[in-house]
Amino acid sequence: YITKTDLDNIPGPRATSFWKGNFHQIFNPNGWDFHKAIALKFGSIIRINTYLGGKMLYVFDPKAMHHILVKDQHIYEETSAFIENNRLVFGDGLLSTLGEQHRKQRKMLNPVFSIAHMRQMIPTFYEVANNLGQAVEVKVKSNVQEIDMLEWMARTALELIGQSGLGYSFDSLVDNAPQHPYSISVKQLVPVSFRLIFFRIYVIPRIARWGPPQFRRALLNLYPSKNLHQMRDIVDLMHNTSLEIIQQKRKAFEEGDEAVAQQIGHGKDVISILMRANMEASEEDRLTDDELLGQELKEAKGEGAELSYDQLVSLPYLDAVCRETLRLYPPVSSVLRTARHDTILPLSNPVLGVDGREMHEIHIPKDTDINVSILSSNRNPDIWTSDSYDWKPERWLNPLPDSVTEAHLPGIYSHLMTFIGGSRACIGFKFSQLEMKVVLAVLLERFRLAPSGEIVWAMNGISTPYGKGSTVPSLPLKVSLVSE
Ligand code: HEM
Repeated sequence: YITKTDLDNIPGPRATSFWKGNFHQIFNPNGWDFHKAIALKFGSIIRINTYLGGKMLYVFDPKAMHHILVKDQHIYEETSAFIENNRLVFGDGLLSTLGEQHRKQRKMLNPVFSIAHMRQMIPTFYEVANNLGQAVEVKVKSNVQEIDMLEWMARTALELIGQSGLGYSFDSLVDNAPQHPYSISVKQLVPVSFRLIFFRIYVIPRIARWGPPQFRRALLNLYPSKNLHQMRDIVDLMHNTSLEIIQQKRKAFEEGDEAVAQQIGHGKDVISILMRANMEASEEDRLTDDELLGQELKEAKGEGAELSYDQLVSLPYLDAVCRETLRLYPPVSSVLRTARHDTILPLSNPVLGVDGREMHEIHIPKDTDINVSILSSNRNPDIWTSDSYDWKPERWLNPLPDSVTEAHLPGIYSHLMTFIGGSRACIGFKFSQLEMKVVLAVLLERFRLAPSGEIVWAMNGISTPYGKGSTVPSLPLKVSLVSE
């Protein structure tokens, strides 16, 4: 608080609250305009004021992102990870592991998310998407005026990762079928977790090692916060369901190949492959049960036939629509990292300091929180040209401008930061492409989808739609049959 650092010399928006700085503007469900305004005004390195005069760095400079996510990623760990003696004590990362343990997990998991494996999974993808199509058709035929497609998309996404990832069915996707409690909790998770952002960044890492786990659980039970208690129940449900799945799989493995083949996923799902690989792995690469548990894990089409993997992924306009949507509307707007020790951050574009000095690199003090803005990188007009805020799929049908290729963005997908880059990059990025394309191919063949009133997207960590007047996430659409 007393010593001036490079962070103080970086321009940024004025704090609008002594207590909160700009925290409530950056982490705000309606924060879209604020993010756009600061990105256009201050450029790709911005100082953000946080609680009680604290500072956070907002970054979308390509070289800086490369250092944070790839080159020096061991320095910049996930913000809410609480690390002690190089061990993760607490963290909400999807794989929630560090260093060597994370490397082992990725080594085993990467082949499961490979194109070769995606090809094998395509019948499962179609089966689930066709069940969805069937269920929506039943609803349309019963003259329902509007359908909450968020509910159906959330159920479909969970069933897809359930069947092909975990070899487990959560939901038969039949209309009016009772939903698995997990399915319901997944929809609550994003808004609840977002409402706890202050807690996650500032409180939990500080209390993560207070006493034994039973003591912390008692404290949590006593603390009068509905959001915190809801989060506790969601996490418990996820943990117990994961344990149940692993136990079922283990039993099938003990009973032999026939029992495994009979299961959902037919032994080709992520967990089955992982368990088999784990049994065969050398001692040093083997994962413990805890580690296993920590993973989550009309033209082209002939009459009646389903498009093959290769046909589906090579349809140029479908591909351009998916890319452009993932560029302009990245589901995850930013990732948070914290510098675990002092370091130097080099920049692609120099920053003009408050004192008039041009800075080509920034000294980052230990414990600096960094917001890597996926959103502002994907919409950067210096890279994506002056129409960067417009949705134009055709930009992908022509060669990309030199400014895109010359920026050397560290994203693993298409010069976009949507799935970030480096060793923590999204392992499911090909899975999610296939998922989008299969679901679109199946739905668009049968249905016409149109908005039915205003939809507001909340910047909730993961963008979430709310139909007008709804307090719970929803995406009401008018759906009709194409054949009508
Ligand atoms: C459009 C859909 C998706 C988007 C935009 C997305 C985006 C991301 C991002 C930004 C991260 C990095 C988070 C961080 O480091 O703070 C991430 C990590 C991850 N994603 Fe995704 N994801 C998507 C779909 C999926 C799917 C379908 C799966 C699984 C089948 C998946 C599995 C994972 C896993 C396991 C990680 C953690 C990787 C690690 O730490 O090594 N994602 N994702």
